[in-house]
Amino acid sequence: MQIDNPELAQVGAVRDGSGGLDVEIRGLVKYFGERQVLHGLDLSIPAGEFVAIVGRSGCGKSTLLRQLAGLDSLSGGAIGFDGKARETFGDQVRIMYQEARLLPWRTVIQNVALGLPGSRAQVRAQAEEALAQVGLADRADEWPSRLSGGQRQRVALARALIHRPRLLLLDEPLGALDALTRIEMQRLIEQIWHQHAFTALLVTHDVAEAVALADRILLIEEGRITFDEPVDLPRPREHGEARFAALESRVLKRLMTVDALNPRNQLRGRVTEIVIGKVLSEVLVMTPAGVLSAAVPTSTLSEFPLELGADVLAVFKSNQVVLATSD
Ligand SMILES: Nc1ncnc2c1ncn2[C@@H]1O[C@H](COP(=O)(O)OP(=O)(O)OP(=O)(O)O)[C@@H](O)[C@H]1O
Repeated sequence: MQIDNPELAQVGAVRDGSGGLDVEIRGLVKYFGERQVLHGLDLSIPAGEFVAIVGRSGCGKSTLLRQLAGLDSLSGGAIGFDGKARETFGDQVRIMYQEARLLPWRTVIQNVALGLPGSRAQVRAQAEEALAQVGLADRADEWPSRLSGGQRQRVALARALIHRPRLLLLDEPLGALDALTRIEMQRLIEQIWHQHAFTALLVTHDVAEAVALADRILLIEEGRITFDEPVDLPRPREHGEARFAALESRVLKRLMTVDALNPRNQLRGRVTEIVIGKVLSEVLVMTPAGVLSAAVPTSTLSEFPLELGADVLAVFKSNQVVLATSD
């Protein structure tokens, strides 16, 4: 790994991956009822590596993370950490989601300290330290509802860090943030990963985010890894840089190939209305199944303008579908 930033290089000099868990996955199979989601997935991640996983909606990314976190049973195959059974590592594996999942009736610091053993003073000191690491030391006694989306995610990160995870699983943690906050959070995650030297596994739909953060990018298609590419670029990485853009475009092309197209969780339609908001805009799409309302970051709309009447493909998260009767 090459580190150009002197601040990161300094920390990098003392990190040797010993803080991270070595992950070994062999022949992982997962069925939900009759439906097979993971098809004998094999993956080795050396301790301390930062791996990004991309793939079409519904290809099994979150399922893989849940298996690693021990939140779901395996239907077949094995997962080992440092050559031992996954179960022995408990709190050393933490997961962070797109939503911060904070308890609204507890203050920021109480959320961070949740479940931490020790005396009140010890726990408070540890939680304060974790909050300082994510730049929120001065918000400790506030309610989560007073924080912005980005700040809530910082709290969620502090809550994970306080347990000194050796494997941090990141399930699209920045997916709901605006573009600038997202880049700030990417830098924070990268910096903290350097300091703590944990192994990181990031699921993202944003290929640029994968290129910015990962040592290695994996593509999952239909429950298997079909693309595994090292990211050999100095850190911190600049989005506009030629090699960055070339890799981003290669991964995107791979992702867009017909083979990779997943017929599920997609609806073709036509844009009928665009309501521009400050951070999020609403795009209404007429599809054969009815009108679909999509919340799109306004920054994305300025980068990739959409016009009324444009033909689009609406792709949605497989585990966030809400069905309601038409009346
Ligand atoms: N608890 C569950 N019960 C039944 N099916 C499930 C369950 N969880 C996930 N699935 C199905 O497994 C498949 C993979 O889901 P998963 O959430 O892993 O996809 P993903 O790649 O993370 O998608 P997305 O990018 O939309 O989050 C989907 O078809 C989904 O509907």
